[in-house]
Amino acid sequence: MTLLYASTFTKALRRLTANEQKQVKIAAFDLAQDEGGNGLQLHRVEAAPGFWTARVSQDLRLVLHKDGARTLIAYVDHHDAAYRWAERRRLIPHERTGAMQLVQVVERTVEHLVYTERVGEAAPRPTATHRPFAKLSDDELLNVGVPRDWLAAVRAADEMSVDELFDLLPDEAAEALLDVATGGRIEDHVVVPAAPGADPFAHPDAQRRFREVAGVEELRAALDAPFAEWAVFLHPAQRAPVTRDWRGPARVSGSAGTGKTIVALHRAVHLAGRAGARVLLTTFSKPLAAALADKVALMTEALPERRARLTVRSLDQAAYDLYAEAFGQPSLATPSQVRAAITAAVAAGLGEGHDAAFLFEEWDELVDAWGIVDAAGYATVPRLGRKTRLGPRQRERAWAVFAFVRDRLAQRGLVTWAEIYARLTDRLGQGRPLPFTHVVVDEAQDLSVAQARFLAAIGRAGEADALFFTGDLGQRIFHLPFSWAKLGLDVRGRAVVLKVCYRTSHQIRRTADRLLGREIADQDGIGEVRAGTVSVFDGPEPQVTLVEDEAAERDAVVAWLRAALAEGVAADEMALLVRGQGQLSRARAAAKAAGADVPVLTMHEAKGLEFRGVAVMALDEDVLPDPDRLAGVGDIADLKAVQDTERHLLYVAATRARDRLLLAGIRPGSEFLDDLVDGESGQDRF
Ligand SMILES: Nc1ncnc2c1ncn2[C@@H]1O[C@H](COP(=O)(O)OP(=O)(O)OP(=O)(O)O)[C@@H](O)[C@H]1O
Repeated sequence: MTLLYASTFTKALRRLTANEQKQVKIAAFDLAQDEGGNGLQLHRVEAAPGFWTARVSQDLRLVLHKDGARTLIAYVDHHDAAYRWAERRRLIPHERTGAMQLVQVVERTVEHLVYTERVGEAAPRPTATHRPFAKLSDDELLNVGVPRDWLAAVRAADEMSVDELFDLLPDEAAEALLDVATGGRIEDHVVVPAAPGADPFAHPDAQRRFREVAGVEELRAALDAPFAEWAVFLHPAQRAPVTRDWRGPARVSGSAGTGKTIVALHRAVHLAGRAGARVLLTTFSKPLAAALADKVALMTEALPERRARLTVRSLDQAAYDLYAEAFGQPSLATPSQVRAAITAAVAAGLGEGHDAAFLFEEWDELVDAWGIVDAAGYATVPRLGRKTRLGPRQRERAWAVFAFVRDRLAQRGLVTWAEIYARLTDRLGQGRPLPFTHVVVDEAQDLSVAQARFLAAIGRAGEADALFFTGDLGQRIFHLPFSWAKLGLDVRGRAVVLKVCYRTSHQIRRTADRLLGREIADQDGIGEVRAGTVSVFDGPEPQVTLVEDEAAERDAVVAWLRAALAEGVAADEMALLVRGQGQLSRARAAAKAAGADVPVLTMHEAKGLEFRGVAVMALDEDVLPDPDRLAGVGDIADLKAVQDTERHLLYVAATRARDRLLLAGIRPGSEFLDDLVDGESGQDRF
């Protein structure tokens, strides 16, 4: 007998009180030990073949589906609601795709259902009804997993009811239809059918909603974290790159909230299942690494062997530790020490014809990043990513400055981050082994050149699938773009794009997407098509508020915070985000005036995080893009790239919000807001 549980069960579980959840878990453990459920009081649900209820307490019932070989824990609720739920369900393999589905019985048309649920709302229904699926054939609908019973109802559905389909249809069908409703093509969503005779529960679409219980420990771990659906139910597009045997470095990308971090976590845990593996799961900052470590702990609670094979660290921390072990503790040079050295060199008359801003960038992006140690190296290095061409004389003059900087740092015993990576890279080149067989990198769009070179060396030295990256080019906020392939990180043919957004409501995602193009290509020409991304839930439209002064902005944010608090959103489930340190006081003042302990963060700090509600403040004309950053661009040809990273920052900030987003600033406001509001300003639109 096999025991499984469904995502409908874990979702239902988290709606119960803590005490009720405890009782349900005890019943579920009993089932795991006695899969027939013989010890529980079982009652057949007459109207639904195969469905049974099992008594948890006087009032609570588990809904099970039993077919002799398998018991599925499908749902849990109070007595009457549990029966009602079961009476409206069928568990059947889809006739076309072969994936097992829990299909809801069609009782009313979608249109009617939506109407009854929305009748109390102020928004009037449009008079002319547009039915986005009316022309789709049976075959087209069946191919994407729409159950036959639902064909007519789907074709009758109007535009306003599209989001309701998510609650009514299997996910694969709902996602396809949502994309079609927003201009996508149904043929892009055809589900690969199962082989004849295959187990319907083994289909990738079935695995996103049903999970076989491998043991009581695994069940305990899953039920202790019923909020962590991501730990169990992966989308087929997420699962495929996790389990695949890659023949080289692979990269998974996708818009914000499409579960890239989740994929990185699962990939790392998957690799740690191999005997002898030593896996480094890494990202760019310590706080994000700590968040990854928490999630790894949750996923490996019942897998101590895998846990032991997995290390989670920020990339800098991992490199620092490796360096310290190989060469002793480094003394790190700060960027301001480097700037001071460059200024001193210029003051001493070196670097004629170049200004300090240009020289700092050249040092940072090229000389230091590539580990160039002498004039000959600088004369011949390909200036990848640098737009301005330099003649031999100009290079000579610039090198005089860099030689000065190198001497000064060396005299003081200081090393830069890039030097740390460069020495580790050389060491790998000399055949010294690394303590890791695999490295999984999240937020990979923000790798520096030196980091990418180091990782490329790991790729060359290790197994074919030693490297796995997740990231989003649209969220690159720290570095200017450069070619990965030229550094030896070639992900061509192994790049995957995720298209289902789990974090952000349809309305917020659609608004934020206006900041970016339909497709973003990296320096190697690998395109990431962002169009066709769908969100799995609906929410209020984001609000843009431009006002006269800071006081008015504060009032607007206070009102927004109070409204959210009144609706039961906790203070720590929201965040106030600003462009930089200089605007933090504005956000703090708003939090204080609202009397709410709301986290206040810069946009950079918010990277990788998520909140139910986000207010992005101080979106003023002279704040975003940051005028100091633009003024500091040494190479005028880099201006567009720097402007892009500022644009990405707003995209990152806006997409931290789950369902409430306020964008506030002082009139006339950041130029990027125009793109969000009217959706027309030179950028490709969705
Ligand atoms: N298969 C899944 N089932 C349920 N929830 C999921 C799934 N995949 C991701 N999520 C949830 O979606 C949210 C976003 O996921 P994640 O942080 O991995 O996205 P991301 O693509 O890395 O986002 P960003 O680019 O903004 O960092 C998280 O709350 C995560 O738990």
